[in-house]
Amino acid sequence: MKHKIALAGCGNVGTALLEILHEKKKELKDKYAFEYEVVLIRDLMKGTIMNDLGLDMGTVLGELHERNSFGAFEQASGPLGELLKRSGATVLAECTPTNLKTGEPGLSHIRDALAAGINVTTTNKGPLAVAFDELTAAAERNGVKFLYEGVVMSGTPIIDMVKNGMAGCSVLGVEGILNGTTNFILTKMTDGATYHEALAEATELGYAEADPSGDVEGWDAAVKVVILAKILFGQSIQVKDVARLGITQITPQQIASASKNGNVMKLIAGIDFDTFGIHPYVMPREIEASHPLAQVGGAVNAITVKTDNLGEVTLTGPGAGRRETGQALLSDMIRMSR
Ligand SMILES: NC(=O)C1=CN([C@@H]2O[C@H](COP(=O)(O)OP(=O)(O)OC[C@H]3O[C@@H](n4cnc5c(N)ncnc54)[C@H](OP(=O)(O)O)[C@@H]3O)[C@@H](O)[C@H]2O)C=CC1
Ligand SMILES: N[C@@H](CC=O)C(=O)O
Repeated sequence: MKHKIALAGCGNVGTALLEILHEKKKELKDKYAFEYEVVLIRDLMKGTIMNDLGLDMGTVLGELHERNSFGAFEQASGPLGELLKRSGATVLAECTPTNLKTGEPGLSHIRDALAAGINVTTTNKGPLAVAFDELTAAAERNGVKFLYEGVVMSGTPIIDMVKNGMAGCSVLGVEGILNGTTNFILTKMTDGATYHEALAEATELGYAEADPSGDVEGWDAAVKVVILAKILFGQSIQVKDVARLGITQITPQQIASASKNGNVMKLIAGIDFDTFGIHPYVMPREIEASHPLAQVGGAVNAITVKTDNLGEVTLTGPGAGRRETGQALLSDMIRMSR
């Protein structure tokens, strides 16, 4: 079966997905029997292009790289739900910006796709923050898959690991570094850069959210904690339930003083679990240089999952990045095709 891919949001991550798909077309077919065409791409400024037989991806990528537009491709119009049906899409990759309050525009995109019997993969945390149960139920009702590997630790497969690899374990708590941008900024500041220089570089490298206050004020790590609370503990909590402090109040003097004491400043996210229930948090913390999380620098993330059967399991890998997050969408699509 040939997968007909629709993409909503052709920014850092969406474009990287198209690049990977194009570069690896033959390998995906030979190794995973994964055959595809991209039939629809919708973006806010670039517009919408569609071809139910498959867009010419060499030309689309050429236009994106040279002009950051869809060039001379004929534009299509109409609501996304209607275009998804007209294009014959079998899977929607949803990569519009995260909005933690409304989940939009991703929430409507995902609702439309699931209602039309179309599988969905997303890296967008907003829809999961506001409508996790509704969307998983809609996918089940319509007999389609709804996967979201990229919403926590980008392409590093924490969600697959805890859902599948650790099936049967009871989770007793988690702790780690769940935001790439702030870890990058703190690492750069430790090396002498200013906060603003480091944030500008994180944005340039495609790590930061469209509105980076989501990163530096701890909201992004908090929503990842909310998603993990659901997956690991089956608990529905909201972002406001997470005890949260970001990194904006951390001064270069505090970072220098931590270094002088042989310590490192990190934004630590986690969920403690006791007889009273779960205690989710995102907090900057000065940790000893010998602590395993102290070695995790740049946009890398790490998480330690404490379990009954396995003890502690730690996963480290990219937490942000264009291609790293595009990989999460690809792995979801391959998983769907199996
Ligand atoms: N970058 C990363 O490392 C990671 C990102 N994510 C998540 O993935 C998603 C995408 O991230 P990223 O690619 O970096 O973000 P970008 O801001 O680079 O891309 C988002 C794209 O969506 C477009 N867009 C906005 N509104 C709409 C709409 N209504 N319909 C169609 N397109 C729209 C934007 O257009 P315009 O620019 O014209 O506004 C932009 O091109 C976000 O939700 C983010 O939180 C998750 C993990 C890691
Ligand atoms: N802005 C986020 C991107 C991934 O979720 C981060 O920096 O971690």
